[in-house]
Amino acid sequence: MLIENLVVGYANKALVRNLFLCVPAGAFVAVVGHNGSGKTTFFRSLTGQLPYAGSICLLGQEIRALSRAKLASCLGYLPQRGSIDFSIAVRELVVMGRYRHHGLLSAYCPTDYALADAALQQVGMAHLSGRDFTQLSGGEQQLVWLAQLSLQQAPVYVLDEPTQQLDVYYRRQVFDLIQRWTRQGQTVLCSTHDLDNLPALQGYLLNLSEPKPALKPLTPASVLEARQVLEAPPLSV
Ligand SMILES: Nc1ncnc2c1ncn2[C@@H]1O[C@H](COP(=O)(O)OP(=O)(O)OP(=O)(O)O)[C@@H](O)[C@H]1O
Repeated sequence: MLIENLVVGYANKALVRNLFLCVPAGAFVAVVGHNGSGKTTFFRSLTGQLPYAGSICLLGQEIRALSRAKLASCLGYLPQRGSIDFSIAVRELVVMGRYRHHGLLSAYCPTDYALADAALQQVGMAHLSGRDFTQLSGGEQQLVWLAQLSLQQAPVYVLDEPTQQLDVYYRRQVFDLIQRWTRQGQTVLCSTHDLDNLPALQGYLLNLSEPKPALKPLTPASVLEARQVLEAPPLSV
């Protein structure tokens, strides 16, 4: 993914200004920043939900020129708040992650369900397979959404605070899952306030609270530097 001179925000307030990034294929990028620093706004531009100035090239193509269907086939997105208001079994929701491999009109086959079961197993939620999704806890729902996303097998994933409602154990599991995706060559941009898990991970750090955010290799030193910025008040306050 190549981002050049990106400017994005709302009305007359730019939250991301003149951002340049070259994200290698298969990289993990942890996007950090104070509340309100623009992480979700940045992700909304990457996912085609918000107009932007400058350039965002995904797999060699400018994303504003891609159809919604094409963009969705290249990029899997986990929003900060995913909700549904109808009853559906967890396994049925997860198998829907296969629909791009399938076409809308054909029914899911045993192979699709086997993949859904494996994805649920990977996030530790196999025991909830038959439950009504709407009755799960917030953290359980988050893990089920991740299982669904993993079935998309998209080359790029954008995850908006995937660990926000998770306990210590499941946070680690989610970062392990993300590292498995990147080892398979999938690129993952992930916003998070969970600095504790970052030093052990391979990838890059992007701190939107810095005056000129840029990719830095993830190391204990770069995470410590980010922590110091984030423990101070945001520059715009
Ligand atoms: N639709 C909108 N119109 C105007 N301002 C908005 C809109 N959506 C968000 N904002 C503002 O833009 C700023 C950045 O919001 P954003 O959600 O991108 O922050 P964030 O870094 O993801 O924060 P958090 O860590 O709290 O999730 C906030 O001040 C927010 O109030």
